[in-house]
Amino acid sequence: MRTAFGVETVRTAERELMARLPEGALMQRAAAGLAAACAELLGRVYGKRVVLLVGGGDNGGDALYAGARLARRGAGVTAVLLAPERAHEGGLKALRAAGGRVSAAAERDIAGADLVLDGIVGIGGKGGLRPAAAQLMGAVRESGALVVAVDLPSGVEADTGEVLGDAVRADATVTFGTYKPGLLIDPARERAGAVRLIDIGLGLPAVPELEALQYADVAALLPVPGASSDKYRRGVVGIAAGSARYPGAAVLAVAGALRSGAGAVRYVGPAADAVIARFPEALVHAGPPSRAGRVQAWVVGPGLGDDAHGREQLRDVLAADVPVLVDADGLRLADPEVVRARTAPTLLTPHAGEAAALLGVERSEVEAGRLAAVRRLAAEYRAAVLLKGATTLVAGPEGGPVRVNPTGTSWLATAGSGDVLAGLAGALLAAGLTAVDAGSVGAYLHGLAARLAAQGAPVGAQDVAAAIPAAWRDVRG
Ligand SMILES: NC(=O)C1=CN([C@@H]2O[C@H](COP(=O)(O)OP(=O)(O)OC[C@H]3O[C@@H](n4cnc5c(N)ncnc54)[C@H](O)[C@@H]3O)[C@@H](O)[C@H]2O)[C@@H](O)CC1
Ligand SMILES: Nc1ncnc2c1ncn2[C@@H]1O[C@H](COP(=O)(O)OP(=O)(O)O)[C@@H](O)[C@H]1O
Ligand SMILES: [K+]
Repeated sequence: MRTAFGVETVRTAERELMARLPEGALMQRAAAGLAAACAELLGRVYGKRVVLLVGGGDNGGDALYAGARLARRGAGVTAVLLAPERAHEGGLKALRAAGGRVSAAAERDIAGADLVLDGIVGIGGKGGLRPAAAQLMGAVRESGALVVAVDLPSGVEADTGEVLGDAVRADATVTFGTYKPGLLIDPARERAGAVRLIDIGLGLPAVPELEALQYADVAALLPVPGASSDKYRRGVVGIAAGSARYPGAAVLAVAGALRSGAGAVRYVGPAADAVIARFPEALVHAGPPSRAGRVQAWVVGPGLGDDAHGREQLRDVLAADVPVLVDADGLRLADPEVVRARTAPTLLTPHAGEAAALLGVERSEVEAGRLAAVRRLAAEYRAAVLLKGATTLVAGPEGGPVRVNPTGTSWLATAGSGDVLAGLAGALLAAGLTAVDAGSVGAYLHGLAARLAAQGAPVGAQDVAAAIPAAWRDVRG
């Protein structure tokens, strides 16, 4: 599991560790890791030109000490001081002693740089880059130099992943002690490039603020049938989706569910003919969901429409005493009181627009502050919530760490891919995973399936569903 901790937690851990170490030792650990990462990116250090963008805090100190190490290995290192009166004294002395110098013509030095180290601001940052720093970053972009961010790309919010103004766009970020939430959540994540974590020996709490499943975590959670399994033990998933207007949503949700380990898929709704034509293995039923036969989890909402029939289907499913995944039209139509009153697990799967409607805020507010939005939704609806988008997040109703999905790809932003995810996560719920596990494992497989199907080219939602078994095999090794 990859974990992330917020600024306050990091500062506390740093204080405790610093109290036990000689002065400056922690910064030396950080700088050593940073310099090694830069050396690796540069290939050969000798003769390379490195520019340090140095702010007024310890983030700049890290850059200066790392710059000193690179200078000792033969790089030409120049420091651009954004707050000369506050630049880290020890770091500056070390840089000069190693043969580095302070820049007198920042833009000229930047234009000739092979690598720029962004030590403008780290976890002490608030708000976007100040105008002088933003202007320098314009010159950096034009130079084509490799950009390595120290701890975080300057200008992003470490705790939330928000980008409130100008921010550095790095090729790589070298972060210390732990990932910070902003390194895992868009829009900030996208600014970080490839992230490398340097262990500096911080003692961190057992429960992180954010966690991202890795291959092994997902493999351990995937439901694999045993010798004594039958279709009921594997889980029957019911799908109440589709309408005369949107029969395709039903087909796609069923497609997702069938490839995701369910013992059987029951479909209820007006698109039965389309479902059967495509998937003869699906069990279709014409009556209300409550009469469809045994079901261990329901998916309701994709393409449901908002007529009386759709509303009735939703009411019926929400009354079932089994786990329920509510997506798309289901989210629009659901009575919040009914969702809150459910005792079996509920998983809501909104995209930013649907989340905004559920919260009564603007879509842009959700997109800018995804972490706060998903936490608030889970608390207000007393349900697990999977917030879709560039970074998919999953929060549980009881608080605790929010799961962040590491496998997304922007090729997933295609009509119907959400329906596939609903079926996929629904099948995992039917197999007995908790709502948070079903949501986060579902998002993981969905993103991986999309990457495998896309291979860098456009894909349709059906292709994503068809690639779920390949993603499954990939995870199981
Ligand atoms: N505390 C420690 O023991 C360690 C800290 N480390 C480094 O120290 C950093 C934190 O250092 P600081 O607490 O000094 O804080 P920063 O260096 O992140 O920020 C310094 C100051 O910059 C100003 N500032 C805030 N937002 C700004 C913005 N948008 N643009 C320009 N200036 C802005 C503020 O006055 C702030 O206090 C970490 O990110 C990490 O790089 C590492 O050396 C590891 C050890
Ligand atoms: N920029 C993006 N990067 C990665 N994944 C994305 C991006 N935009 C959307 N997605 C993913 O694509 C899927 C789209 O789902 P949704 O919005 O419900 O679409 P639809 O209703 O058309 O199926 C979700 O899994 C979402 O996380
Ligand atoms: K930085």
